[in-house]
Amino acid sequence: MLQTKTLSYHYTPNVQLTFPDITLSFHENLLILGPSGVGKTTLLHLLGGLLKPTAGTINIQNVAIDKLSQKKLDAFRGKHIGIVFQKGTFIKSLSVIDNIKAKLFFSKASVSDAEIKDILTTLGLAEKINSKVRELSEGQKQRLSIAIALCNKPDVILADEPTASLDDENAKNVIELLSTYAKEKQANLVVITHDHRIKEYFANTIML
Ligand SMILES: Nc1ncnc2c1ncn2[C@@H]1O[C@H](COP(=O)(O)OP(=O)(O)OP(=O)(O)O)[C@@H](O)[C@H]1O
Repeated sequence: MLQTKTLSYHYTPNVQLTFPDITLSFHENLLILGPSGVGKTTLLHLLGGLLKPTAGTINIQNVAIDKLSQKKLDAFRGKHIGIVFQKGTFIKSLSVIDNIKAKLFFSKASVSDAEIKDILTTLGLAEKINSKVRELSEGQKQRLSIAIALCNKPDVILADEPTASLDDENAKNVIELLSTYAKEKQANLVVITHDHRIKEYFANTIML
């Protein structure tokens, strides 16, 4: 469950962004569209608690995340929110599985090796489980950031262009995995994209 009210973020006096209110009940998905520079990534970062709003409120699972201390916000994010960044940040000298375990360690989530393997299999990454991240292609790294976002079973998944660097087959796999996960877990999936291939998967859209 995710709700925002009168949200705005001011980078500078000249860059003041305001956002339409969002209300998503359990397992509702949302596609965020809009031209370059309008504030899509900023909105996603606000929803993920990576930026504090200048004004307005953000409620996730009935918690006002804009009111949380930094420590509580970090703990809340680790437990409830999965973020797929446009460019994932990994420890390149570590393997795929160790990058996932590092994320789980920091988010204090307990997930079995079998569950991790299931996610990697669905993402077509199972055979790379012991490969170092520096040996992965761009598309494989994108799929790893999705695995990392989903491995702690978040209630809200926020994804910035999750299919941009993927071919048709992998783009379909990824959006179906995200949608199926959201449906089964009753989670909210919020996606920014310019990718026309995935628009049909979303009933709710906001245009910034
Ligand atoms: N750190 C910053 N300081 C000042 N202005 C910023 C900063 N980060 C972003 N902006 C400005 O805020 C506006 C919104 O940026 P944002 O990245 O959210 O847009 P976007 O819609 O995601 O763009 P794109 O589709 O190109 O990724 C832009 O005008 C951008 O230049």
